[in-house]
Amino acid sequence: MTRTTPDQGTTAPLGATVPGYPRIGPNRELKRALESYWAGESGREELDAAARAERERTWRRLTALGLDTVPSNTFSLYDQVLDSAVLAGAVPPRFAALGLDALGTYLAMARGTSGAAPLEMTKWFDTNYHYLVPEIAPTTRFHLDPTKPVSEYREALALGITTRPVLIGPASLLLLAKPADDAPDGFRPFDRLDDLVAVYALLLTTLADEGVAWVQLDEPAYAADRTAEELAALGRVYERLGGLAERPAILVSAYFGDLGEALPVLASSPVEAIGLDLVAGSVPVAGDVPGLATKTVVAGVVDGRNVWRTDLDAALATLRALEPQAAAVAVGTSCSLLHVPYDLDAEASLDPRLKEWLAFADQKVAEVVALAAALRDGQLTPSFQEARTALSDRASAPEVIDDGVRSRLAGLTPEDARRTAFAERADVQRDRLGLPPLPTTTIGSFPQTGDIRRARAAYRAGRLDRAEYTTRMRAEIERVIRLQEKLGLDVLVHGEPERNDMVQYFAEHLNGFATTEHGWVQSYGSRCVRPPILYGDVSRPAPITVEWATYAQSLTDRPVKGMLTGPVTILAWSFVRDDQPLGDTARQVALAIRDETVDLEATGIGIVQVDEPALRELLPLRRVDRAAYLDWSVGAFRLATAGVADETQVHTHLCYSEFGDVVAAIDGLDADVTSIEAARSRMEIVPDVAASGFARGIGPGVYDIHSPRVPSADEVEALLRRALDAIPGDRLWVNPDCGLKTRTYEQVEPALTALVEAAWRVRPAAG
Ligand SMILES: Nc1nc2c(c(=O)[nH]1)N[C@@H](CNc1ccc(C(=O)N[C@@H](CCC(=O)N[C@@H](CCC(=O)N[C@@H](CCC(=O)O)C(=O)O)C(=O)O)C(=O)O)cc1)CN2
Ligand code: MET
Ligand SMILES: [Zn+2]
Repeated sequence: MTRTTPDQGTTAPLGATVPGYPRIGPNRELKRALESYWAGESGREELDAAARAERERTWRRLTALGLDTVPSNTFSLYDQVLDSAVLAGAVPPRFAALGLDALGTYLAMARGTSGAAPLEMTKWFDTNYHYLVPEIAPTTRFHLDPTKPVSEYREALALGITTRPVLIGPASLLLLAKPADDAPDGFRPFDRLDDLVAVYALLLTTLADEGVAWVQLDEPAYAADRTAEELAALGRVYERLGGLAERPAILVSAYFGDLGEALPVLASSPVEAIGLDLVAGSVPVAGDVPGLATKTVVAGVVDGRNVWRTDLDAALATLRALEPQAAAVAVGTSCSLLHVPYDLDAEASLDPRLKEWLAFADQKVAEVVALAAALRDGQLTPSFQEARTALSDRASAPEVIDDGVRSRLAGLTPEDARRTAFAERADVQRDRLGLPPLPTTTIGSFPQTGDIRRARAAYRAGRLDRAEYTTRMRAEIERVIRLQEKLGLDVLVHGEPERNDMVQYFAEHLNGFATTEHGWVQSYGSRCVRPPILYGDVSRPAPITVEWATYAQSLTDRPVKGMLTGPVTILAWSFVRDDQPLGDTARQVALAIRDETVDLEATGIGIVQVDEPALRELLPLRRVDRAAYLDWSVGAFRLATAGVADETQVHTHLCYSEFGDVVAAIDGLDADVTSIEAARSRMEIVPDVAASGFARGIGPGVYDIHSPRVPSADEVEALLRRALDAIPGDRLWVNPDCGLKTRTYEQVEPALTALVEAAWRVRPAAG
């Protein structure tokens, strides 16, 4: 067995590399393998084979594209944070108690079992990827299970490919974790850092024994604001790991922003290399960062999370500016390529002109390779000229500019984003709608059944004509309306059967967007999205949802809520143009949605919901940037919703639990009713919302739709009573946490029955 000792100067350089790569499979092979395994349609062998095939494909592909060094352990069956928690032995007792094998335990942590609720899922920084939140207690017994990184390293080696294992760094792992429920008050996972670092130390020694030359430890938590204590702790971690007698060379990577004060800490530690996001952040100056001149810097100059072709000349200039600041410069993407689709070449239907402006994961890898070659020997490959041509074409393309949209935007006044005072509107709406206290409703989508998805696939493939597709969707809407009437809900929805996704659907109907056929990006576990590409000025050529909504309303006397996606969420879940401020783009999308709200109102729809589940997600990681963001994002929502009359009730829906950061902004949205996620935290946030002075309608979720579990009426009743302690009955709405599209009717029917029953029981107390 070879042993490596870090030796600055003789360690092989990192060259052209990437911090990570997609893993769901170019045709979502892993998604299918997982879902078929869960459904009991295939066994362990098939799942293992699919996983192994995806890893092999990735290593071969990255090598063939010309990278000098290739990462491993970027594959995950479900989530990379869960992988790192398991590697460190952080398996909460409720999962250990199930007595399952390693895979069973892992999947139980990810998805839960009847006896054990899964780990919480939350957003990965400001992306649309969701990770599983490790639970740490004072009693968590950290111990090393190096199986995954070691076996993947060997697997690649057997193919003749030497890789660099990638793991979440210990400091970020704990900063991303939460205290276990039974941990004492005041306990923080970060308090356990020394214990966890001992496990990482053992891991590095184990990897050195395997012959691993480089390891990558990701510390993205340090691209956000950190306390002095957290910064000092980072220094201690890498002093300790760097001081090991036997270890691979260490690359510490951070992304999604500047390292700020964490950079000097790392630069003065004994690690060999630091990975920087130079797309979101900027080139450091060695004079300000003692120690930087002794490090290799992996310069993330190719955007890892958007799909625009790189300006190679500008990127090369950045690399050259960095060269005098560091001992060596390697070239990479700004973050893992997990957040972009695999391959632009798979898109046969994209407009060829637009296609020239784009780069997906494989094209980005090629850009990294071209930049590394240019930096090394000054030779510019033809891709430099191609990039220049594409960029200048994009800058002057008439498709990107719409003078009508521009002049409409220029003509806006503050009045356009302002409604009458809330209290006045509320009276008018109460008279019009005549709803009981604690009105019951849902968030919009009903289960997307196999039949619906197959009908849509057939329609797209031309096997089903438009009329037949419409007939089937209308039949589904009628079914959903009748079901809601039977269940006794007060405010109905049409169920969104016609939507493939709440963002892609709108993008398909707006000017300025392109959509992909195969551009799948993992959102969580086996669930994927195809983010649309917002490339030009946005406008709405024709009404989008009006026919579906009015059809639904024609079937019933109860109010049907119109259902739209808000401008901030449309932006957040698309690949957005980088040639103008986000706020300008948001206002364009807002005007398109505003047109839709006005048309819905004109056809008699009395309640319109404009979903903004991504409002919190885009909140900048650094506090200094937040006020400016909230200004344009809240402004865009108001512009989208202020075109309707007083008697039209505007709802919004936000699904996340970290409410505190944005509660003032939510008031600023000026919606009449806001539904939020609250079931999993058992209404924890409700008192905070009330204490903040929030005085509008609010629907804290009483049914956790992320779990297959069906709540009982008693349970929902208890949640409602708790909410009623803080919120008066005339402002409290009763609804699930989020849409029902990922659930089945077998779960949804009894859950909504319980929800309505509980509302009836609590109403007398609400006066
Ligand atoms: N964009 C977005 N981001 C979001 C959310 C969201 O709803 N949208 N919700 C939050 C949680 N994230 C989620 C992300 C994805 C899904 C989800 O359900 N995705 C579906 C795909 C949805 C979709 O695009 N469906 C298409 C295509 C479906 C499909 O796979 N069709 C088959 C054929 C049909 C079949 O035989 O089933 C195929 O193409 O092979 C459609 O319905 O038309 C999945 O991965 O399975 C849910 C939540 C946060 N972020
Ligand atoms: C992720 S928020 C989802 C809101 C949407 N109206 C739905 O019910 O699916
Ligand atoms: Zn939601």
